[in-house]
Amino acid sequence: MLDKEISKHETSKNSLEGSSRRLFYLALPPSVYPSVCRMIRRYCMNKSNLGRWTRIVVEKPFGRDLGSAEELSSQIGELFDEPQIYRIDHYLGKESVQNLLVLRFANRFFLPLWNRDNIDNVQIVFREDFGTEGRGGYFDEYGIIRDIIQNHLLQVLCLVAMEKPVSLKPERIRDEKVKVLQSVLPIKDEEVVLGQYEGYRDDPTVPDHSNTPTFATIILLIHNERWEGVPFILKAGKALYSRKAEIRVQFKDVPGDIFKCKKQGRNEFVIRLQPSEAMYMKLMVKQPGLEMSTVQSELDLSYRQRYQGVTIPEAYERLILDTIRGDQQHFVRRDELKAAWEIFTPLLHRIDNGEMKPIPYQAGSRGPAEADELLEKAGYVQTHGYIWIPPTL
Ligand SMILES: NC(=O)C1=CN([C@@H]2O[C@H](COP(=O)(O)OP(=O)(O)OC[C@H]3O[C@@H](n4cnc5c(N)ncnc54)[C@H](OP(=O)(O)O)[C@@H]3O)[C@@H](O)[C@H]2O)C=CC1
Ligand SMILES: O=C1O[C@H](COP(=O)(O)O)[C@@H](O)[C@H](O)[C@H]1O
Repeated sequence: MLDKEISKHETSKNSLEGSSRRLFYLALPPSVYPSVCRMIRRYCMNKSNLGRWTRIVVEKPFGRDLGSAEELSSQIGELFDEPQIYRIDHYLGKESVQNLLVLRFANRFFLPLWNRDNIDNVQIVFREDFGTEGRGGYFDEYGIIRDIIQNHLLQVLCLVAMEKPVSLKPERIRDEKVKVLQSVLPIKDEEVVLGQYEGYRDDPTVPDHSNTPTFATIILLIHNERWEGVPFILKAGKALYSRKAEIRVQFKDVPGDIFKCKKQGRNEFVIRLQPSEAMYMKLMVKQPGLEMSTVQSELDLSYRQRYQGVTIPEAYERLILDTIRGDQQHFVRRDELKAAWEIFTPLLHRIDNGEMKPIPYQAGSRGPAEADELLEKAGYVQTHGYIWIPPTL
């Protein structure tokens, strides 16, 4: 039936039979992926030998843990070859995320600094100023780690931490991402803070005794030559005091502090993914004036100001175009997905079994105070007294 309709549409467009391209976007619950894929395979494939194609796009969640994700991958893998499968993660379509490769590998500035000798810690942060709002039932089955951290933030981590790929070919980039994921050490319970906002369980679709975290701070350590000992702090939460997603790279103190300016704060390189794309370097300068004193200032690239009149495409807009072009660079490969689940599955099972409990936090707050304490323990030094004066457009 569907095949007939598609064929009808194709012929109405004057295409030669079998000469069109078929893209199926599965915006469906993952439980039906295998049966839907089987039906596509059986009845709706492009029968052409004219070099045209059939592709499928699958949305997260790709499983709930390592076992279920692997089962899903095998079921779909029996029906479609890897080059036909596009596992979408919309963070990989964001402008500032796509810019990471260029920033890191097309600039001499960063090359010598991007390592454990200079960087003290890295934060990758996502927060929303609204709760689950009508999606409580869905969200409660997954929680913030499966919803945001295991996919979106981990993908960003890969791009921040990976080695330079030998080329820009999708497979070469994805090879490097997999290496990072495979180098992540097992997560320690004491390096995790979970939270649940007060009022979350008032949603009638959320069970009264839900143990699902709506907030998490998790420290990951990458066991390789570049990153050993550098905490990658992944923070995500719902119903917090503002909406933002950013990467904050904090550098070590300058050795031999002749200006005695250490207390004013460390150098930081911040890439704000949203809202309003920007990147800025917090750095020390001489306080303008007669005294030889220091003040923290910034080198600032605010996209809205720098690229006036330029429309930044939506993440999905780019990614769907990539599926049509057949470019898998910004999609998750099967082994990448497996390695991502390997990192989080033991922790997720401990939470699912009730062995780890979320700490309640007030909606509209910063989340549990324990998360900021963990950050400090990990070595993050908060800047006090830095004032940013927004440029005028
Ligand atoms: N181009 C632009 O648009 C620029 C904008 N700015 C703006 O200037 C302001 C200051 O910038 P910046 O110093 O980089 O960022 P912030 O002062 O917002 O945050 C700096 C760090 O301190 C943490 N933090 C904030 N409050 C607390 C707290 N009470 N306890 C513990 N940790 C805390 C933040 O954590 P968390 O991430 O969890 O909040 C973050 O890691 C921001 O609003 C920023 O957006 C600055 C430069 C350029
Ligand atoms: O995948 C998801 O992302 C959104 C946030 O996306 P953003 O592009 O606005 O940052 C989040 O609200 C949702 O819970 C999650 O499933």
